[in-house]
Amino acid sequence: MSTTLAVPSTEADATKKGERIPEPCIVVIFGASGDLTKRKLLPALYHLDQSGLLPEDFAVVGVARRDLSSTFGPDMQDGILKGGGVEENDPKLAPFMDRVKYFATEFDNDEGFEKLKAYLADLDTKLNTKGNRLFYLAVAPEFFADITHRLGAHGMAKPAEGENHWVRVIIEKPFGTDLESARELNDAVNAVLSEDQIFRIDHYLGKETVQNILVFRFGNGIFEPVWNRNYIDHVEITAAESIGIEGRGPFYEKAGAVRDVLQNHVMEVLSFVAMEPPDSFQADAVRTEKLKVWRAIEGIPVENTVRGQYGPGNVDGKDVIGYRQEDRVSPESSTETFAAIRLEIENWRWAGVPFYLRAGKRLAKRVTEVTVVFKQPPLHLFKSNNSDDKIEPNILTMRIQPDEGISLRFGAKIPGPTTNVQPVTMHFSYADAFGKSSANGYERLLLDAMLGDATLFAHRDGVEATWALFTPILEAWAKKAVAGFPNYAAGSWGPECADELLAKDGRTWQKL
Ligand SMILES: NC(=O)C1=CN([C@@H]2O[C@H](COP(=O)(O)OP(=O)(O)OC[C@H]3O[C@@H](n4cnc5c(N)ncnc54)[C@H](OP(=O)(O)O)[C@@H]3O)[C@@H](O)[C@H]2O)C=CC1
Ligand SMILES: O=C1O[C@H](COP(=O)(O)O)[C@@H](O)[C@H](O)[C@H]1O
Repeated sequence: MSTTLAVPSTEADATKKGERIPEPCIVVIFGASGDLTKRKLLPALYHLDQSGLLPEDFAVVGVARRDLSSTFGPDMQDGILKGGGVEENDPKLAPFMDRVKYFATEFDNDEGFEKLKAYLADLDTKLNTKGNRLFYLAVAPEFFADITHRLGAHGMAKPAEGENHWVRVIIEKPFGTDLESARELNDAVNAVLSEDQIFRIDHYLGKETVQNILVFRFGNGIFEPVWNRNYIDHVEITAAESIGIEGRGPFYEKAGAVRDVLQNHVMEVLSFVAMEPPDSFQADAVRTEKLKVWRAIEGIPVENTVRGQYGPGNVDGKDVIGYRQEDRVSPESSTETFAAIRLEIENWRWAGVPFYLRAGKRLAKRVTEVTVVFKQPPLHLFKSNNSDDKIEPNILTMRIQPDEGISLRFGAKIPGPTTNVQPVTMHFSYADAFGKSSANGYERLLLDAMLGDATLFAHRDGVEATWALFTPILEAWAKKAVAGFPNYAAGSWGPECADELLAKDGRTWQKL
């Protein structure tokens, strides 16, 4: 199996010129023995190495509490082989693994942090990594503030006086559980780090297809002129998963679909679909335009929200249990595993255009997609071949995953003596055009963080703006007990109330 990291040609060209190779550094991953590190982070770092995008003087230091000094390397190599689409005899694997180290400490152990500091300094001397650090907090959210505080307390958060190395910290999601906790967390990390040191990660922004939304809109002359209320009837964004909660009961019970996916991944996608062209593709410019989108949403009335929870059902031909039967989930749980909302962006471009967003687990299939439904022409000159004689609108579909690509649906004349119209689809497939990629989205984000480029990371203001929208919904839901959970069968397209949300506007979700 071959492995290619989809590096855009401009990036590849820049790389040839040496412009995108980070400075020597150590990536320190807190939560080294965890699922994220094994399945995503180590494979992503390895893909970067394979693509020649890591500096020569480089190391990864994994930190967790157990003593894994003898098993960590083989275990992580196994993760790279399984999760990274890498062949066992890949000649680059062994030299990469030589640079992956393990350091054991409890996260609340000050002595452990002091020893970690000395260990990293020693590596700097041996590997010439120059004191540059990228700390990655791949840990449960309750540790974010604490670890940051200890980095500060042990002199690891800032270069010492007169030193000119850099220190950056990637913080995983969820960034808070509501507006107040997000503010508290922002205050806590900003007390130690300046905003330009903080990289709040949302791995959806690492996906090629999400980044391509901006290229599609702003890099092509033909789409932007119709990208507004004059031509677009409505927009749908779906993040559907066929998997359940994958053994993460305690986490998911407290999270639910809004906190887990809608407030972050889906809102990031929305901002790319709806934002104005930024002045440049630089962090400040892009983040400013995203923020304007979220702030132009003047609240989401709770009547425009629905929630669901899956019961037992059948997914991909297999019978599966309901959410309440999952391990470490309350048999009376009221946590939503599905949520859908209708919102409007009250600005010049989008006034009056509804955006329907939905996310859920155990749905009929895994698909993340943006569907842009265009307005109909003013007059129907031709007949449809549909049984209801309705001409279908033009529909642009941006498929984020799987089968990444873009489709445009339009009417075509059916060959023959009549002038009847049938919808047809023009399709662009990423895999056909660029080949299959085993990149998982973290490559680009890790590389950008090593380069100090925060364009694809969340700013404090952005996180708080999205929480400001969802906190009232979560509070209203918490006050009102749900009747009728579970309200959709695993393997279906979600609860009926989600269809009713669109039916109120005379619309239906597009079939995916
Ligand atoms: N997994 C995923 O696909 C995704 C995860 N995330 C986020 O990433 C973060 C990590 O998730 P995930 O990898 O799944 O979590 P895991 O539960 O799999 O891993 C947690 C890690 O933290 C370590 N740890 C826990 N408590 C301590 C402690 N007191 N002292 C030292 N080490 C400790 C564990 O070490 P030990 O083994 O020694 O106990 C382990 O390495 C979370 O914030 C999650 O929300 C975000 C997107 C996707
Ligand atoms: O952050 C999360 O994302 C995954 C979905 O990510 P994807 O890249 O597979 O689409 C989701 O399954 C998980 O619950 C959530 O925590």
